[in-house]
Amino acid sequence: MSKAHMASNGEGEPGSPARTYEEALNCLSSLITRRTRADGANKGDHFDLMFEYLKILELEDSMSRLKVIHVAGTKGKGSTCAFTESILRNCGFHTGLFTSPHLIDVRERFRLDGMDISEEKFTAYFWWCWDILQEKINDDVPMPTYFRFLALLAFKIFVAENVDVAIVEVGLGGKFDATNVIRTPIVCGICSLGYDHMEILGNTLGEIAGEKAGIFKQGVPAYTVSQPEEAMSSLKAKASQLGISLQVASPLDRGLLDGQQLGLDGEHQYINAGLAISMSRSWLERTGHSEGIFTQNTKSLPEQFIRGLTLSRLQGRAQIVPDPYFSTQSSTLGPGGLVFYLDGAHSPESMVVCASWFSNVAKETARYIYHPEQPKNSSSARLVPILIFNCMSVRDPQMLLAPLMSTCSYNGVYFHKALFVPNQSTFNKVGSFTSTQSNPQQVDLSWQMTIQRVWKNTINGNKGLIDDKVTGVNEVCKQGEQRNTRNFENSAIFPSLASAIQWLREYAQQKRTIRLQVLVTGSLNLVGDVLRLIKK
Ligand SMILES: Nc1ncnc2c1ncn2[C@@H]1O[C@H](COP(=O)(O)OP(=O)(O)OP(=O)(O)O)[C@@H](O)[C@H]1O
Ligand SMILES: [Mg+2]
Ligand SMILES: [Mg+2]
Repeated sequence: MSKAHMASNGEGEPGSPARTYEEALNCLSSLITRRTRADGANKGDHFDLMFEYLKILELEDSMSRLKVIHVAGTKGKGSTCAFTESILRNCGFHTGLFTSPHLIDVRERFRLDGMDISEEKFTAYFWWCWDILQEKINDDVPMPTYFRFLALLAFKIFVAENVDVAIVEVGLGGKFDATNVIRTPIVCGICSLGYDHMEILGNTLGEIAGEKAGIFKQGVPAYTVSQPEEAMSSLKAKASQLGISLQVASPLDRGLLDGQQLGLDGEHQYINAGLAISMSRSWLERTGHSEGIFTQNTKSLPEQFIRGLTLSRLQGRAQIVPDPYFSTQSSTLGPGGLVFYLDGAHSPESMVVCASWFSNVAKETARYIYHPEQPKNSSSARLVPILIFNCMSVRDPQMLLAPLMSTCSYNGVYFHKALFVPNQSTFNKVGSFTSTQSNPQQVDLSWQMTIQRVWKNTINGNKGLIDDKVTGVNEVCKQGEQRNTRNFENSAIFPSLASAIQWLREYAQQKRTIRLQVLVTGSLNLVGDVLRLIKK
């Protein structure tokens, strides 16, 4: 980073905050607005201010030179962006990636060459933007809101770091999203569309699609994946208004991966990977870099693409993390223990995807544990699927739990117990620190009680959803543990995530021959909380 881009490292002006990373996070939190997301805050709400900010930060010209790939959609944006970044990095380019949300640390949103931006760089760029804005704001041009500030910061970082390509995920919607100040992307893409944020984006799939297609630009090719008819015709209409081509990328054929696995797990990732391949290819062609990467054989994937796809990573999406508490004591534990299956799904469609992923990997683990060479009566672990769930109170838990449970039971996986916990950190946490609740007695658990009621009703509505009808994978769980299974209550509310994890650890420790397979889902914040807690 050149000197000019570094913030002064001194104490700052008298009375102004010290220029540290922690202080930057505090200032960032101060931009979080109190209003609820349902009040239409994103409906254009002074969108033009974004152009004022770019002027103030003198980013207008340099922004137009960024070679951006801009991605909107309901589901799969982050994954698609992660694949695209990894592909182009493996093709030899210096990459910048801006995604949302973050799980543990705000720096996860800004990746340079595949790595979270360092604290030093983040701190320097943060204060550079912050100080200039603070100096220039007035009644008509107030400080940007939280996400707008982050988007501006991303542009500053990518310009200053001179990235070859900037891959930018839309925060919410498209047309009025803070990232939509990008006027001349090289290529744009729309991932799978579905119902989410209807309070802001409209009630029909057509309306939602129209909003997302707001990122299309004249002269810029657009790509999407197969969509429900209503959404697709809305995308097509928008594309033809602008006179641009809209191409539908087919899901990646797994046979093209040379027997390797995608870096991100789950069937749906083949859809996201297909889109990432098309957009990367288009970017390479439009920037004049495709030569030497593509051969005549259009049926095969370039080797750089395969490396990129198989090596890409994104936390909290179909992520499997054995509890480090047990892996460090594995010699004493035997085959049991505790494994977390983390997926931040929080819409009905993604619940289905998440549930089929979990059911499949749960079965694979079963095969792995019951290795054919292992005698049947050896110390194999019994697999016990458990659910940890929470969701934001703007969502309908029934719309999430019902598809989750029916997809799992359809695949022969039945939860032994469901644990409902509040999120540990506040909704819009920005930093790496943890804001634990000071006094668990004071925690309001009424929302968790609502979720638990929904859970019970869902079970009562369909007795087949819980594990008293254990089949398939869990048949093995039953043997020898009948009594316990029956005594198990089907759900419990814990005042904190930490207490739920402690309970799980104690349970796994007591019963050395069971392996708890804990699916954590419903909220990305919850997933972030689990990662933060277990990695301590
Ligand atoms: N193509 C897809 N179709 C359906 N569900 C998907 C798809 N891709 C991802 N998901 C689900 O959505 C979750 C979030 O994935 P990802 O972060 O890639 O999407 P996103 O659009 O960035 O989401 P967010 O709205 O949280 O930013 C995943 O954990 C998975 O459950
Ligand atoms: Mg979303
Ligand atoms: Mg995302």
